[in-house]
Amino acid sequence: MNLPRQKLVVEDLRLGYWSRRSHSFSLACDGLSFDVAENEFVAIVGPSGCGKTTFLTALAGLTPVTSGRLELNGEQIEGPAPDRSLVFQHASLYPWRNVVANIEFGLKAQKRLDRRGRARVAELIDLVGLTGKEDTYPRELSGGMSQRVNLARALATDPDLLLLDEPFSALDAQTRELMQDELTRIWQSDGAGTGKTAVFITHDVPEAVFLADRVVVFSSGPARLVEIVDVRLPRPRGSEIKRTPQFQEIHDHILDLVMSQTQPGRRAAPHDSNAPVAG
Ligand SMILES: Nc1ncnc2c1ncn2[C@@H]1O[C@H](COP(=O)(O)OP(=O)(O)OP(=O)(O)O)[C@@H](O)[C@H]1O
Repeated sequence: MNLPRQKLVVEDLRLGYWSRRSHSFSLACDGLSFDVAENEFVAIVGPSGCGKTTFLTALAGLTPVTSGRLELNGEQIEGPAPDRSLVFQHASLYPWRNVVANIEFGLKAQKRLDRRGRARVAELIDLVGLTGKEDTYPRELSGGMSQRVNLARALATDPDLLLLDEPFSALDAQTRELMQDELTRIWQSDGAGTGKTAVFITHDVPEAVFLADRVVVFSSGPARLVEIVDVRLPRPRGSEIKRTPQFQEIHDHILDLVMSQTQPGRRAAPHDSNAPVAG
């Protein structure tokens, strides 16, 4: 896909923590460089503890940049802002607000809950399949439904960048598959047919390949760039694509790259990400 790059610019980015206990500074990300195009869906995979969440929290403006560039729309990210929405593993819904009130929350905080805002909320409720559940409270929702509310809440403010940190990892396998289908459908249909720019962290390689335009593979910590794999699979995608040889080939290559980080002797088989894939 030939998308214009540089919605998000990551250049020689270093992120680190100062440990009070050991009186030392350690890096979680070390010299990351890549960019993300407008409307692109990028997944990030890498060994456990390598620095993925730290990277995402820096994008959210919650972790300060140690050095390097981290720019959204040409401006250095320096703190949290309404142009970015975060979705975590656990749907942190307000228990005393019903589904509608939870989804409306961000719009209300931004004083944008006017007629247009309410129409947007209604549209999202429909899009995430929660019609009829508007008055339901979080305690009455299943894990999958809660994550749908969470997703709708993140989309309601129409963020420029959607940041997702393993949003489906707490769900059972079946619900997880369903939610992957839902997310790709929502992402493909929201915003007049164009997806939002999204950065999605996952441990699950099939999930990354299914959802993403490109998969960024991080090394074991501190995270460095191992490879960026182009997922040249046609859209719209349905779950049946997971059974194609093209999907399997990309999946195996990425899995090899991740495993080569945890088992240093293991080498990843070469993969030509520019090779055409049948649509
Ligand atoms: N607040 C903090 N203070 C000090 N060190 C931290 C802090 N948060 C994270 N770290 C360290 O930074 C490194 C990267 O952590 P991070 O959570 O970003 O990794 P991850 O790839 O998201 O992990 P996982 O895959 O297990 O979710 C780890 O060594 C972690 O211990």
